[in-house]
Amino acid sequence: MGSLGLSNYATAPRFGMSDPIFTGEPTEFDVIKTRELEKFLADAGLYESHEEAIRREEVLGRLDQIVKIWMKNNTRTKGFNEQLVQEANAKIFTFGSYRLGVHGPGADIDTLCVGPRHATRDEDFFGELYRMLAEMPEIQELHPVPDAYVPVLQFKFNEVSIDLLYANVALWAIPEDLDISQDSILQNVDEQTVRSLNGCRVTDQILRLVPNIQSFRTTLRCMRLWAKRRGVYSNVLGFLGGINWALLVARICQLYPNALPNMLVSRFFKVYNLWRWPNPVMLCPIQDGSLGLPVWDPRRNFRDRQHLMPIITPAHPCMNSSYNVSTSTLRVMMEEFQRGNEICEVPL
Ligand SMILES: Nc1ncnc2c1ncn2[C@@H]1O[C@H](COP(=O)(O)OP(=O)(O)OP(=O)(O)O)[C@@H](O)[C@H]1O
Ligand SMILES: [Mg+2]
Repeated sequence: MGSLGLSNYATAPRFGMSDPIFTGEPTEFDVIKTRELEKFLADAGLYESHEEAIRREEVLGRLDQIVKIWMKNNTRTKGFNEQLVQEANAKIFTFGSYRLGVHGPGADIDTLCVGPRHATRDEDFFGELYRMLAEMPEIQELHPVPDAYVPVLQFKFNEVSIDLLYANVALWAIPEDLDISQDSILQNVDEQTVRSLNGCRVTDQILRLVPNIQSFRTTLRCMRLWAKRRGVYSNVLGFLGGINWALLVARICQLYPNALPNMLVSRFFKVYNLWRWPNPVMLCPIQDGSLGLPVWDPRRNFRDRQHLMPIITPAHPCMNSSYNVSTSTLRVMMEEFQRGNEICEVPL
């Protein structure tokens, strides 16, 4: 008996903080309903054209070339030896809705440039790289925001909107296959770099922690459309933004690992209609880490105890992504979950 139990445990992967609620396989009905849902999302204009997708890839490729040229010139100008000039490199990563694969036509691309220790944010990124970009005819509407909580360069590249962050990591050279999901990348860097790396690290973790990426994407597209139509998609207004909806959907995917999007949408409403906030939604346990970075911890931090609807990011240092939620916006969202649940419970 014991060994049987153990082997079952070993073969059934567990996603997240608890056992799944339901592991049943989808029925023929689910397959048909999910196909209908996908058609509905496509008819709502949620998917970009093939041409637009290619244009985005070209823009990202060009941006990667530009930061590489910038870093070579930067390293040479600073008088580093020829070996360092040869190895000089910077690299573009993507995150946000584009990286998650749920962006719509015309959406912006959240990008991160990772550069070596000698290329500073203020002088090199907001100085030299900014000037390089400003001289390029294909770059329009270039706005540096160096004093933001997460400093960013915003611009349009051949009509594609880009948010470009900078991570100044403690390495002399950036290898092309750099893995920024290792916590060691956070060692000896400034706060802005920790924050700038966070978006990519969180996005990568979400994709790792969901049992089926395709089902996650379709369900998230549906919930984003629903939230926008119901007026509850906005971080600044105290509702939830892209990252929060992604985390909520990812948790439902973990609880129903084999379900198709038609079922995941109705379970989304069922689970969150019953959820007892401020119990946190988490995709994995919060690790303290060895770097001394503050993590979300309501037992220790008074401020964290005030959060009404904690939705915790899954990469170290774990934080609450929905600190903007207020009593009134929470009430509106709970009413919306209830409404969604009632609609989904109507027999078809
Ligand atoms: N409150 C937050 N807490 C933690 N990370 C955040 C927060 N806001 C934004 N981010 C990070 O920045 C990324 C981009 O944010 P953004 O608001 O552009 O969302 P998005 O998922 O790209 O959706 P959208 O399509 O609306 O742009 C998020 O995916 C997340 O990684
Ligand atoms: Mg975005």
